[in-house]
Amino acid sequence: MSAPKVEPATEGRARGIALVRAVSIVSAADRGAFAAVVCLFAVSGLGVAGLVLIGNQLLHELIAQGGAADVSGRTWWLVAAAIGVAGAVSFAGAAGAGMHRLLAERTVRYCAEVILRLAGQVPLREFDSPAFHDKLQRATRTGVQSAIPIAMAVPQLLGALVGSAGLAVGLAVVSPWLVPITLLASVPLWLAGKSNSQEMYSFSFGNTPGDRARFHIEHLTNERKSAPEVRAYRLAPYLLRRWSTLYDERIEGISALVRRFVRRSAVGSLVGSVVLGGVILLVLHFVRRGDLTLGSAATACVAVLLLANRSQQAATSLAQTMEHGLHLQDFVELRDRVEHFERAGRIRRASHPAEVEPLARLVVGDVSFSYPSAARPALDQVSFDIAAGEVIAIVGHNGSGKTTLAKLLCGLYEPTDGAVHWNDRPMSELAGDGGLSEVGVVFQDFGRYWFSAADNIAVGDIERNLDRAAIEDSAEQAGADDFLRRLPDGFDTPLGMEVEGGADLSVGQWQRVAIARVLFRNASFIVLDEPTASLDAEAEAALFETIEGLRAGRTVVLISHRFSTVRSADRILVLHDGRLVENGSHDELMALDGRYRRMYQLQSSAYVDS
Ligand SMILES: Nc1ncnc2c1ncn2[C@@H]1O[C@H](COP(=O)(O)OP(=O)(O)OP(=O)(O)O)[C@@H](O)[C@H]1O
Repeated sequence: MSAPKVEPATEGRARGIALVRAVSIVSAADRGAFAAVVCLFAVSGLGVAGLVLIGNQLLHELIAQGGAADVSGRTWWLVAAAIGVAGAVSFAGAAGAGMHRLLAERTVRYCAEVILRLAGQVPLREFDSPAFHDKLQRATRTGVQSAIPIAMAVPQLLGALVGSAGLAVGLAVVSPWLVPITLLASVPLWLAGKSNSQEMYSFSFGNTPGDRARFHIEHLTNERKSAPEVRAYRLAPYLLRRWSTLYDERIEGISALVRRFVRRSAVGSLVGSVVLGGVILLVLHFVRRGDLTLGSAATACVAVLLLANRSQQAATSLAQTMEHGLHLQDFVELRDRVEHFERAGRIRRASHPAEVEPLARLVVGDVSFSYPSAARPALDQVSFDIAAGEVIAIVGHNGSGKTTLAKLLCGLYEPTDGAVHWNDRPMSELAGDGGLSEVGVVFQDFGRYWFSAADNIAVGDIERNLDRAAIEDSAEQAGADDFLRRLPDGFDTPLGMEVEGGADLSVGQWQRVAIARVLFRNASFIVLDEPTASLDAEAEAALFETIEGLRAGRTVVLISHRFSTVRSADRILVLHDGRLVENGSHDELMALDGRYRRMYQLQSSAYVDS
């Protein structure tokens, strides 16, 4: 089932909302800096209008004096006022530019933080949906990237509007008729800018999947994790070709847009200039008719040109702000969701204890689960229960649904049908969109954090972060203490070669750190998804001793393809194509002579000399 096609919203109302949205985001990022920048731009805009009016007075004063040697006191006052206002305009411009940088940085931070808060809270199932990734991509790349231009465009727009208003008042004092006609000159450019920004947004929206594919290739080429394979298969030229094709398509699309933009803007500028030429002719006409003095005509011409310039600036800033505001549509939707999650989280915390009771009984009742993009269910009417203290192994071929089941048991996915009950309470109600305090898990693809070795273990229960003795004890139980102590700074050594002074570990050593992490969590229910895949035989045996040692008061679910470790579990569940087909102890399943026995014999025969 393919995801419904999402269309960009660019109609008039959406553009109006986009404008409000852009203003609200910049002001939410830092109200103080926003107010200061707008005031500074307004002072600068009004100052220019003031200069025009002072200039007009000065001109009339000088003409009235007719070149007399003695300059009047009023003239000196006007000169002083002009110097003062010019100084204020220049200070406001410089200070505004400085504050602008701060506001831009705050806006980027605000947008990035919202996205971080969202990505850390959305239910795991969202990450299985391409539509969510498209949205996240647009919100991250375009939304955050738009933050700087928006932080620039919004105060500029408001400043240009105030400046235009001031100049319009100044011009109206000289000749009111000239104001509307001058403002008309900016309309063609505004129309051109509006169409341009609308097209640009639609293009960016439609190109999101292509952009994501391109970023994926950049990631593959730049990441240390994929670097060995890229070299072993000499993939770099191939990846570069794919990347180039994607980028060429983008550039081609943008080139076509730019050609249209230039044509539109040329027509807009031409029409605007003709209108402006008409205004100047009108001024000359007023002078001829004697309606305007020469001094007023000179002031009017300056005011007309300045007003045209400011209003065109306002029109361009308005179009840009709307375009960026449209880009922020996804961002704002995501921000609303963050608020929704945080509100829901507060409600949940208020109505349910954050900590759950230790596990007494876990019941999986008729559970089915389908991934959003998958044609058939990954789990199909699976039912079983687990009593406290049991060690349960889950086996099955690749893709049979083991990891999916593990995520459901941890409360990370909600079943599509059926329910998982933790001590008789629905897991989905308890877990919400996150994990439970009494659940610890090691996934196949566990996290490798660029933190110190100690912090890599402490993330298992971040509330106990400073409990160094417990961290070292967990490392010892997982067989990780020896090699961690031998690192240059012991447990304080950062893990990861990408970090300054960092040390890297082998895959098996990383796996032991991940196991130490779950042991540190000290949960009553532990899920281990392929915890021994990269462990040597000795470490694997040691881990199972640890698991045996952990049994008291703990329940363990172990997913493994290694039957040597599976056989000692209390009970073994066999999954096949998402269905639970066998459930019993090793001896019971061997006696059953079914799928488990065949898999076990296939693996054990590989070790027996023929
Ligand atoms: N995010 C996903 N979106 C769509 N389908 C998925 C997703 N993850 C897994 N699947 C599908 O769900 C089924 C079960 O996958 P799962 O990872 O649970 O299998 P598994 O038994 O853990 O496999 P393995 O032994 O290879 O780890 C597979 O058919 C897989 O293709």
